[in-house]
Amino acid sequence: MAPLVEVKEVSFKYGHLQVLERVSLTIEPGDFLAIIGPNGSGKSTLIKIILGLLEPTEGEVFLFGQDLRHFHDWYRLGYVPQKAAHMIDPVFPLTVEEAVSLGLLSRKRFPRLIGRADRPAIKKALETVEMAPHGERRISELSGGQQQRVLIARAIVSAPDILFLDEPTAGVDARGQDRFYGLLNQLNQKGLTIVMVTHDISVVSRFVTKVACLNRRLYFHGSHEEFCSSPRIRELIAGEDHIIVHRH
Ligand SMILES: Nc1ncnc2c1ncn2[C@@H]1O[C@H](COP(=O)(O)OP(=O)(O)OP(=O)(O)O)[C@@H](O)[C@H]1O
Repeated sequence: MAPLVEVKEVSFKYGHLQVLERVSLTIEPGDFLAIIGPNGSGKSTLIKIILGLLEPTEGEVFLFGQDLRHFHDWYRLGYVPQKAAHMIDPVFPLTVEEAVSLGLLSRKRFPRLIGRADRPAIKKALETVEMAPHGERRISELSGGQQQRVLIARAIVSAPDILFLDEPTAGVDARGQDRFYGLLNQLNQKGLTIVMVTHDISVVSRFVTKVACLNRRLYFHGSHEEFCSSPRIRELIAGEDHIIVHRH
């Protein structure tokens, strides 16, 4: 099967700051890919380039075989941005259902109205993340873990082919994290391709099928087994010159 995403020799600069250098990466159907790397290594930038939010300085990106510059089917890519849960405004009275319905806008043409016909998709997304009983609650009243599951529902309500998550468990307690990763694992088992930026190496060992180590350049991209057995990776984890371990 053709790759869902092909990143070819992509470089990116913010002004004079070189953030990515000739990164090439493919994402295949069914992958659960972890992108790991230290602070400021370009992980979020790479995801934003794939999502068309930033334009590469050099190189090309293909989505579902199509050049990103001509791609329009954005509903096929779900995205949970970094620190999204922290952006939930405790004053703005958005309910869980309303928050999830916003994820349908990318499928709609003008005028972008959410109507009765959208209710089944919203209900299904909330059931998937086990938040259906909380549909009418204000999102600001929920725990960090519950909010994060609502953000997943918002990202999957348009039935995307790939889900991108940027540091999804920041601010979620250990129990919430286990449940959250269990949910991602279930979604991946059902065929959803997942790309997750994380510094949590324990997650890498439990759930993911592929690993990419980024620090401006791509140091490693391979299967989870190759990642675990690679002497180079063991050296990098053990050594002073950490390319993997991430500190906040
Ligand atoms: N809008 C911006 N303008 C200028 N520099 C930026 C901007 N956004 C990010 N950077 C810089 O680009 C580099 C890469 O940032 P990026 O957010 O992609 O890294 P990251 O690996 O996701 O980091 P973290 O793990 O800390 O979130 C960093 O040095 C960052 O300071």
